[in-house]
Amino acid sequence: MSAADTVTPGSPAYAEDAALARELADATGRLLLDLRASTPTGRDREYAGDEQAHEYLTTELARRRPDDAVLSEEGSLDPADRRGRRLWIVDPLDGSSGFGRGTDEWGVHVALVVDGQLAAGAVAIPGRGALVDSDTVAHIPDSPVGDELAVTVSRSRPPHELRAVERAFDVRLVKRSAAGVKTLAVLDGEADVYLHSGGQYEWDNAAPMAVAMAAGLIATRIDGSPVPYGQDDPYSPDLLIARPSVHAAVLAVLRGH
Ligand SMILES: Nc1ncnc2c1ncn2[C@@H]1O[C@H](COP(=O)(O)O)[C@@H](OP(=O)(O)O)[C@H]1O
Ligand SMILES: [Mg+2]
Repeated sequence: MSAADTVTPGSPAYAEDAALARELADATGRLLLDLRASTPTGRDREYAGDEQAHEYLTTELARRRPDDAVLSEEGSLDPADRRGRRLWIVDPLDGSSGFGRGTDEWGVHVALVVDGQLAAGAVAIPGRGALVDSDTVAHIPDSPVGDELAVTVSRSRPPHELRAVERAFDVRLVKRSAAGVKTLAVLDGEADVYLHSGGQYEWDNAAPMAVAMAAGLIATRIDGSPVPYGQDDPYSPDLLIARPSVHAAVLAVLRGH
């Protein structure tokens, strides 16, 4: 068996990396909470959050994992440096506009990709005191949340496929900002499904996907294919994270759409 066969979120082989992802997501979250407490609401706070969180995370990863490559929303990485290496994919501040406005719907994402596969990840939602990682996240019970299908979508950019899903199911909408916040809504039993389309980048979904997969959720693109990571172009337009019992039924609706 090649090393690539064993790369999967929650694998004991990546437990130390998951612990580092958790530690760094937590520390970055604390830094952002301090910044939020010491600055007025507005775009300047948002930009300072992006910049300071990026600086902290990339400096710490360079120090703690000097042989690994790092792709950050706020940085740049030559595509040649993404291939054949351990690659950390980080979103230092996901949901940055909410952070600027003073909401709690923002998070910190730290993920590790090995040979194009998610190996570990952690998501912090500091304003809510939430912190999960792929090694210690609890396995979710595979039972629907309720009689309706609870679907969490972007507050500002809901997916156009939602209409088809609403025609096929009795849907209860859970509108949230930030990819990690929506993923935690599924993990916490507030939603059955997180559906997104229309655009995202690898940093927006790598860590949420890693945690979701480790918890036993099914996490794919909206055509059912795996979400690729470490691509030359980090554009990653859509995803479907769902409880195992409903993933196939939602996928069938999306495919027929
Ligand atoms: N259509 C789109 N195109 C590009 N990025 C998108 C997008 N829809 C959502 N995103 C990004 O995905 C993250 C979560 O979005 P949302 O809150 O709408 O679910 C945000 O990241 P950032 O806050 O890091 O920019 C947002 O910019
Ligand atoms: Mg983001």
